[in-house]
Amino acid sequence: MATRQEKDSLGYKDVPADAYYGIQTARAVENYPISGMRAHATLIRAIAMVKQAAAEANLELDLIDARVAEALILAAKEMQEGRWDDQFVVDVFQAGAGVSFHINANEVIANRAEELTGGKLGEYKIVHPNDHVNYGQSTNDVFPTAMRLATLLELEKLYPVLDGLASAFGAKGKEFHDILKSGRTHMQDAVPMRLGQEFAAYAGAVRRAEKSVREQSELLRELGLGGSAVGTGINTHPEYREKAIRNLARISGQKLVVADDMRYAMQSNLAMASVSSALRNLSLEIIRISNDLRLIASGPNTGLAEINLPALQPGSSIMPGKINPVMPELAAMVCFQVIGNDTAVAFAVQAGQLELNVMMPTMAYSVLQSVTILTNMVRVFTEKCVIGITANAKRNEMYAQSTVSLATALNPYIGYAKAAEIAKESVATGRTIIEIAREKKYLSEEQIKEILDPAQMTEPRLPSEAAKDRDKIKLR
Ligand SMILES: O=C(O)C[C@H](O)C(=O)O
Repeated sequence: MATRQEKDSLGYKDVPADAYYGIQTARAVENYPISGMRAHATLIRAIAMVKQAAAEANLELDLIDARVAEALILAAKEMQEGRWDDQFVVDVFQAGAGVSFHINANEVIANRAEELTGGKLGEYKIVHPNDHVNYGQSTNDVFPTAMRLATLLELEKLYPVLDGLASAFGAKGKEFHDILKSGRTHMQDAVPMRLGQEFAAYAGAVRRAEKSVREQSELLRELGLGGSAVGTGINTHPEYREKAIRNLARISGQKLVVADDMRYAMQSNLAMASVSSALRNLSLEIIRISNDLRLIASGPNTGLAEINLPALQPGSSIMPGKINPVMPELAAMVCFQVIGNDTAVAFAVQAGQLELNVMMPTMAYSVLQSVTILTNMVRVFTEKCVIGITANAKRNEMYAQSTVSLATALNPYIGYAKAAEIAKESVATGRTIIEIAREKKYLSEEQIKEILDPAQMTEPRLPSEAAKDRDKIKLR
């Protein structure tokens, strides 16, 4: 492999001749051969936006040469388009507050700008990674800014798919309105309800969890860009931070504000912990719902078999004709990963010391991965599973008619004790509640039909005349 030699404060080192990154990135590649995973594309896009915003602010303030600034801006724009993604070669697991990722960005922009201004890769005669690309900046302010912006940008992809999932559950709620089933609590027969009510509630849970992610992500908009080292703003123009963040808001299309306390913006990663925990809570809800789907779709012959999930692939390598609930299984596993990521984020967030939290690379990796895998999973889960769910009306009807808790509807008329006797007899004999209630003759046939109609039990109702005047009922 052809190489060029570069020099930094530690000495000389060979770098691949055609690399846009430089010597410090090459050192980091050797130091961190950990996972083989590279920076998230949205983090690259975000840091490129930060570099463009900074170069524009420094140009407006007449702090860097216009020719250099224009080349930096062009290189940063190319980076936002993904043109230099393959030059981000440092492992996601790296030490030191994201310095290596930051320097990787600085070196690529410097080399590309050097090329654009007529120089050669690795020369740094016209554009220098530290003196120009990093003018008035530090990893202390650039990395947290890029991480927060990347998270906001990536979340923009999650919201529409969550809306899609909630709408799909809402549509099933309407479609299944007329299907009566047995409710279950403690995994035992409970009173009848509508299958549509179950699905409408799933829609509500997804909507609330999404709202919470949106609310918790608001803290990400408060940025410390311009704080340079330690939040002091050393080596920056007094007007730089306002200009840089205004530029960044314009470039990214996000609402962003200058943090009113630069020290807070650097010490604390409450914003990352907040959004990560909201993603965990969303995951808890998706796991719960996907488990319910697996349960009520169990069967076809030996399970509950209330609903059918679309058949996506043969389920078994040995058992012919078996179809498995692959989408809910996938959904649960993705959510387990998000919960694990949140645990890593929690450890990283509490590990800040004094002026800085050096554990940011793991926060960025974990939160961005969580958002990406949730987005991709929710999309396929909705499209390939939820939208295609069908109901087994007869099976549900049978459960609605046979649940022992039908007896609950008798309470206001004959009292809990007598209703319990009927329920016990039904369990012991296998006969239905309605049959035994008829036999007991506490109520007229007309009353029994009305009171034990499962459809009447799914909403609150005004007490009937008979219920209001229990003396009219003959209790033996
Ligand atoms: O890279 C920098 O600008 C600063 C670094 O993160 C440090 O605080 O040592």
